[in-house]
Amino acid sequence: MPPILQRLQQATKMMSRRKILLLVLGCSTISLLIHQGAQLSWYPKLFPLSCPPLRESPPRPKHMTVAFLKTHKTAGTTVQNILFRFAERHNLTVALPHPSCEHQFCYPRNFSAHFVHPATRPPHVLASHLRFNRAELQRLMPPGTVYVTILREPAAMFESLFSYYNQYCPAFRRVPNASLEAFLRAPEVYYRPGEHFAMLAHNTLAYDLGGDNERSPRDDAAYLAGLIRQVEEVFSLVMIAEYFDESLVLLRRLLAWDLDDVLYAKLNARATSSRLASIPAALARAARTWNALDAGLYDHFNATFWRRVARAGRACVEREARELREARLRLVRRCFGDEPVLRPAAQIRTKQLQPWQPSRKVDIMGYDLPGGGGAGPATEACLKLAMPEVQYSNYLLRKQKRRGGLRARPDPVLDNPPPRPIRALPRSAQGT
Ligand SMILES: Nc1ncnc2c1ncn2[C@@H]1O[C@H](COP(=O)(O)OS(=O)(=O)O)[C@@H](OP(=O)(O)O)[C@H]1O
Repeated sequence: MPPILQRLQQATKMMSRRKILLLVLGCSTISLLIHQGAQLSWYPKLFPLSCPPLRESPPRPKHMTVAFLKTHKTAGTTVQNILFRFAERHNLTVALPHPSCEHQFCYPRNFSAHFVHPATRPPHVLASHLRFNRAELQRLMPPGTVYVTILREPAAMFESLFSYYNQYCPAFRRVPNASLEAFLRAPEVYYRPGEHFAMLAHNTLAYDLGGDNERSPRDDAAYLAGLIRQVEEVFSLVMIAEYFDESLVLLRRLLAWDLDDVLYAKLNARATSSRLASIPAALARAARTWNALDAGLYDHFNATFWRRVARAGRACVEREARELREARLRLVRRCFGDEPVLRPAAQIRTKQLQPWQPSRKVDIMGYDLPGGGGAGPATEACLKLAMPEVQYSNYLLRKQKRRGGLRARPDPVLDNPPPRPIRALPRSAQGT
């Protein structure tokens, strides 16, 4: 063979050996990356695959002052219950409404520090319904208080509002056959701005956050942008009801709480027979159009929520959310039996666990203690886990009044008392 050809053959052999070597090297690198992803992530800052350490050294103490803006029909009662139980375990004071405000801080009026029962001041925790008023809350809560709130997808939220407040909200009561579809086909036929409880039928999230629920982002985009800015200035975390467990992971990391501190039982859920199995796409679109301000708020804060999850490490948040789900299931089973079932109020023997029912047309579900429960710290903890808002608020107020030595004194009279709030309506006034 001519020397030139021999050299060519050798070169080809070398090439293929090099190729094989390169191929082997490439494969091992990829396999190493897959197996050691956490250590070898290409974007460790943006997408860390392992949880960044929560326990700083020295460990950050648990944050003890929290104001939770409890928006309507957004899983707020479940969050409130987590906060109430945390407050009790850590001997903290919970701000509670004056009795003439019932269980809400005189909603729908703008919040005022005067609505807070004196036996519950100065508070560490606040978690009852109110219409946000920044100046008054800052007057009440200690400096350094962390503000959090929760939003829910507007179509699902509106379906829940429409069903729950059907007998209270005049705009809903006017609709023939209590038809959500009929309302959303022509809301202006039934809705009167400014009338009693109108805010529960139009952009309720915007109203609860202190905004003007009659503005439309279509006519006035700057208004929505301004409202978003105000919310971002005050609230350290806006949770999202659809991602409840992920929200709680972010909450507990923000507050340096343990995972055990955010275990919960789902509260205030409607029975499946009282809800639409699914919301048809056209109805969901109509609900979002009618509540365009809420839709704008939700879309914005849903996007910022996921950016925050990415910053914390998506895999880490998902792993903690999984741990939370497992731990909460164990707790719920320990408390309410191996097959814990949500029951309608009529089937709950423990009176303290019977949830308030808005009307005979809607069933709000709750838990019961097996065998009606006995005495003891475990039963007490289980009782609190499933205790509805009304009973828990009453219980905490009694306890805090006792602690302040106020048992004998009558409640002070509130100047300019508010109209009767929703949950104070007598049974007979509720529709059939
Ligand atoms: N953990 C969790 N995750 C997701 N969704 C949850 C959760 N807990 C409560 N819920 C649902 O929230 C609705 C009740 O909301 P609220 O407690 O805020 O209502 S209220 O305004 O205090 O009456 C109510 O929604 P509807 O059942 O659609 O009415 C509950 O089912």
